Amino acid sequence: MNNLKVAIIQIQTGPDKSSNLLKTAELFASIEKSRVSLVLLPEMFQCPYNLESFSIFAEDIPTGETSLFLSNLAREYGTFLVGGSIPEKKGNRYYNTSIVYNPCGEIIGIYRKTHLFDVDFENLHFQESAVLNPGNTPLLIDTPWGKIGILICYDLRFPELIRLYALRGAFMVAVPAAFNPITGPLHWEVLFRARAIDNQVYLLGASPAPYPNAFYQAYGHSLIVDPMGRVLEQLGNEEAIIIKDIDLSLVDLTRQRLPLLKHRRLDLYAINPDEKLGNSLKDQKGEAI
Ligand SMILES: NC(=O)CC(=O)C(=O)O
Repeated sequence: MNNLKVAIIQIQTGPDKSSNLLKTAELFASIEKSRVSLVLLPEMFQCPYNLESFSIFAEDIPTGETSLFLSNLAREYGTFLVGGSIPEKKGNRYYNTSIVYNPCGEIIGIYRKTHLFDVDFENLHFQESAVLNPGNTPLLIDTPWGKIGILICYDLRFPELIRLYALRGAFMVAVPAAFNPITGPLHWEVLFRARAIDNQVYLLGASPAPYPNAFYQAYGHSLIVDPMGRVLEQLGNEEAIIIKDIDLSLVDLTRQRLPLLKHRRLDLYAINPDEKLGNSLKDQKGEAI
């Protein structure tokens, strides 16, 4: 069980949910049944990434159309499926939620984006928290190959959560995401590579392909990064699928050769709850550092 074949689907998410689901199924069809063990879809793969659409496209999990659609795909293709993310309606709250299925089509985990994307750039003002609520629960799923952690997009910028996954035994982290033309070119690949290097895990990122004239242009560039930080494959802006065999022995080998996780100085990093933290460049005695 040293190799794992994974697939990452990059679709152009448009304004029509049924076409988005149809396109997902069409791209899935290029996967040979029972030959891929894990498939990853992008963030908001059935819904345009804008605040107005979230409540309109939102569904119940597990009874909604998209949950059932994903369950059928996982069963038909005999694969674990990290179902990107969808807007979820739960009571009167909305979440950005990833549903994970086993090859029998059963839900084995639900992850709700924990860090909401609230940013204020000159050409991009986005406030997920105006509509969505944050999740509060990390998710590691068990597979025959080991544990896989799930994050959604902006979560990748918070190294603590992925470190938690690595310390709890993850060999891989799967990230449905949708960066944009402002943050994508500068941060996308760097963040995926940095998190893979720091935690010595495989990182998979799935983004939508950009959709012409959409309010939010996704960056595309879905990718796979290995535990040494090598980009094994990366798409451009096109609708496409990556199918790749990955070598799982590289996780242990990297950790043996470069035992970062063992070299941590926990005696130095603990933060006393009374300690004053902040942006000041002064130490505790008021001296500049
Ligand atoms: N869309 C996101 O959640 C995050 C993003 O685009 C970024 O961090 O940049």
